[in-house]
Amino acid sequence: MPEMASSLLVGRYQLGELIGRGGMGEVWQGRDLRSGRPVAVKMLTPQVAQMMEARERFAREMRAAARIVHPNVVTVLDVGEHEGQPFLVMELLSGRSLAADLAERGRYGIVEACHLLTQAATGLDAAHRAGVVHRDVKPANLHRTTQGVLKVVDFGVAHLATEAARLTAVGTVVGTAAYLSPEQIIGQGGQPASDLYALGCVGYELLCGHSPFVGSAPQLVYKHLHEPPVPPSRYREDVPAELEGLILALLAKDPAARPAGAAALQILSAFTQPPARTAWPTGSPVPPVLPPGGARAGDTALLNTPDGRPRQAPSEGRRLVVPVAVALTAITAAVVGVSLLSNSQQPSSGPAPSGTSSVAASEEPTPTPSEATDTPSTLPTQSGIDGWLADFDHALLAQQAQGGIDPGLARKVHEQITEMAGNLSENEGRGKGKGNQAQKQMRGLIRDLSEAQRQGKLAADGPLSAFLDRSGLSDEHDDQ
Ligand SMILES: Nc1ncnc2c1ncn2[C@@H]1O[C@H](COP(=O)(O)OP(=O)(O)OP(=O)(O)O)[C@@H](O)[C@H]1O
Repeated sequence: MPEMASSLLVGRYQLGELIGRGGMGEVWQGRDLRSGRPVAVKMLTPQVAQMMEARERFAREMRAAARIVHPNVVTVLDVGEHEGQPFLVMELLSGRSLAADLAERGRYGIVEACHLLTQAATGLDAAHRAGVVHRDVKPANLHRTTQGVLKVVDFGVAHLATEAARLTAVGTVVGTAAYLSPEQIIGQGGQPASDLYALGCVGYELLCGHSPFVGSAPQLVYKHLHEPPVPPSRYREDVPAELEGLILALLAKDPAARPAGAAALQILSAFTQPPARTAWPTGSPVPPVLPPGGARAGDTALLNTPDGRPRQAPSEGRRLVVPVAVALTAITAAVVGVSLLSNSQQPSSGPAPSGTSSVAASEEPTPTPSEATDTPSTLPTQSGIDGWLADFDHALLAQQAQGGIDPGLARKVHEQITEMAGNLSENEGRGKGKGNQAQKQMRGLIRDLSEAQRQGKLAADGPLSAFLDRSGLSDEHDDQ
């Protein structure tokens, strides 16, 4: 590939440093001279570019990818050709791929793995709903920004690779063999279920430090087609039974048996309850217990309504169809709760365990909503804000996965959460006022959400509303 540094593409994109090389091309840092915005530019290799058919497909696929607007999918900004070489312009991501992360640190903690998988599943779900299948889900295509947001990258590129291989070597299996679904191997891939199989492989690897099948390419092909995976708990005892069940379900040989199909409903039904009531790992001795004095932040058995009367959690019937992302969110919440409980010094008669990390992670006791004064006492302390923001974001993603929020609103809220997280980490240790500023920002956001709920842009129930209720924040606004 020619030296691209300092090149100006189509008079608009100024290329800078090379970020990295992959099988299909090179990714460069760049700047959009029209908007001044930093971008990433992927240039296809000349070999791929030479194939006219492949180029047309590339443009088509990229246009499809550009339709997916979701916080967990890299934003495609433009596609074009420069001197006959196709390129793709994307938002420039900070951080690095999970492949780079895994290479350095090995496996992940259970909670962290669940957070990442939830985000990946939510991004893929958004793509699938837009009619786009990734076809090459693998750690190298899952990018974690420095703010902890996972972005699925490289949509559509694998399809192009398949095309290129068909044109060059009939029968060649394209893709990274460790993550290929059985149906892709036999040439019948390209459906959302194939992405879910690959996600199962990634989940396995995040938990165990290696993918479910290892070996040479022909061995891998055989194993994907015929061998059942060894349950992750054989390699790692602390994998919760529900999480293991989900990973194994994703790895079903038959695409129709994976979650999101009819059979998946059975597997996922265990996760359809609000977090604190469900998905407690088998053998967990501690079910959620109401504290003396009734429900408080973190409880989900009873949810507070704006008028102060408790209402029942949403009925199971209404929550029957749950995407993988939501199942993972529930598991995440449960394992966060359990790990916090196991670290907790509090006696069993103390406050109830939280179904999320937000309240429990706070180092100071959290007053009940009824104790709220001018400063909303239900907001997290400064030390707990980042964990609380992560929970907020996950509740938002889960809400979006259920279709219970206007997509434009979801994007705006996610950006604000990300901005707050960024400001917090940037300002870490630089002064006390920053925590107050973040709390003020959060209150504004909560107010906007309450307003959105009134306008029908946010469903009255669902993971986000439950999160706000749990935090006592919906009450706070209504009191004003
Ligand atoms: N939008 C982006 N912003 C910042 N870095 C990116 C972006 N997209 C990709 N990268 C990084 O650029 C490098 C090369 O990416 P590329 O997609 O070409 O290769 P790959 O995914 O490793 O391999 P392959 O294309 O064969 O699957 C990787 O390190 C990837 O994390």
